Amino acid sequence: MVRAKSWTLKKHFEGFPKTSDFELKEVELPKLKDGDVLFESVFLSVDPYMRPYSRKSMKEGDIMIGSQVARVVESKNPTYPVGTYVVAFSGWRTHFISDGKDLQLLPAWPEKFPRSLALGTIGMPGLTAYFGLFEICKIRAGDTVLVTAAAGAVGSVVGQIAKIGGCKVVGCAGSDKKVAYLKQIGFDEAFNYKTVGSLEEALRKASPDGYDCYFDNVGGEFSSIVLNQMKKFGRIAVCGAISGYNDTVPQKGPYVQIPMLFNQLSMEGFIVSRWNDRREEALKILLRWVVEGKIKCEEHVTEGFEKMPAAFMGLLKGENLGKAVIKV
Ligand SMILES: NC(=O)C1=CN([C@@H]2O[C@H](COP(=O)(O)OP(=O)(O)OC[C@H]3O[C@@H](n4cnc5c(N)ncnc54)[C@H](OP(=O)(O)O)[C@@H]3O)[C@@H](O)[C@H]2O)C=CC1
Ligand SMILES: CCCCCC(=O)/C=C/[C@H]1[C@H](O)CC(=O)[C@@H]1CCCCCCC(=O)O
Repeated sequence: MVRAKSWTLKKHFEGFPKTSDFELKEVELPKLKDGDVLFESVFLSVDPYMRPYSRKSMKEGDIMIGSQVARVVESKNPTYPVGTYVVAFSGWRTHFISDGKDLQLLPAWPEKFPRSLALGTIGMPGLTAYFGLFEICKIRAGDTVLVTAAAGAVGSVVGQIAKIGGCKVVGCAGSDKKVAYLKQIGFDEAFNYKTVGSLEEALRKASPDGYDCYFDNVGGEFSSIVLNQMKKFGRIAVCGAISGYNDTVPQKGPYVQIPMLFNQLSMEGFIVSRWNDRREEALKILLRWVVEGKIKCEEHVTEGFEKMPAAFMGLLKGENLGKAVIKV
């Protein structure tokens, strides 16, 4: 018999999540029926969407939503022999039984790369960067691209793909260590948005002519400032709005219409699943770029399933450099 641990949402988050909002539970899993597969989670993901999504789609007592790289440990399903690795969307759990539906097999995996990258650069965040840049920003060689939360899972891939596409890349991040990392992986300009005296001036200095594309991961006041530095016909990909995820009262901004009109801007929100039909094709390209060394991957690994709430809260505080993952 296998005992499975899970983290549940004990209490809906009010403002910034607290340790007491989570509860660790343990259950004994039943025997497998024909067609069933028993998985153990090897790496789990913590992602910003879990914060707003919990309110929208979860009730107290539910297992926290999320994805993992999991390995088959027992199988009554010939499609998933023991030892097979998949990406599953089974929540914060150490073990789970699946009927084999809604699982994504990992592609042939080069030995030298950790399979945790299937939750990051060669997974959902990498796909978000890829489709956001090509389909929403519609980047062209010579464009100047700005990205926020630039040292994170999505942002770090955005910058590197934009460089592959022949763009000039400017990144903003919340610590000097992150800024140094951005320069190391090829960003042309990077600054610490928490310590610059004036965001307007820092943005102007990084690109005096303004920005063709803005890959917006944070929203809020920062994005209102960027709006006034977009070039004519600039494109804004609204990917995330993490600066507001913990707000109890929604932020009020300067409104977007006047700068959008003056510069004839396009602004479009997107959820990466819009391109699920092109997932395999894009993952192959991302994997190839990683293998060729064109995209460098950084991970912020927390060891121990027990530490998942701390890892999640750390992500929302900006403690991660690269993709935040948990190694069970
Ligand atoms: N549309 C879609 O389909 C998807 C959207 N997203 C969105 O992309 C964004 C980045 O996600 P992901 O790459 O996974 O996460 P990251 O790895 O970038 O981690 C989150 C980062 O956000 C930054 N941050 C936290 N609070 C604030 C704040 N108040 N203001 C500015 N920055 C802040 C921190 O970096 P720092 O130290 O630099 O502040 C932190 O490290 C999120 O908004 C997320 O919701 C992600 C996946 C899919
Ligand atoms: C609800 C706020 C979403 C913020 C943007 C974000 O981080 C999106 C992440 C998606 C990621 O690809 C995996 C997911 O499941 C996230 C989507 C969750 C929101 C979907 C809401 C749309 C709907 O209700 O149909």
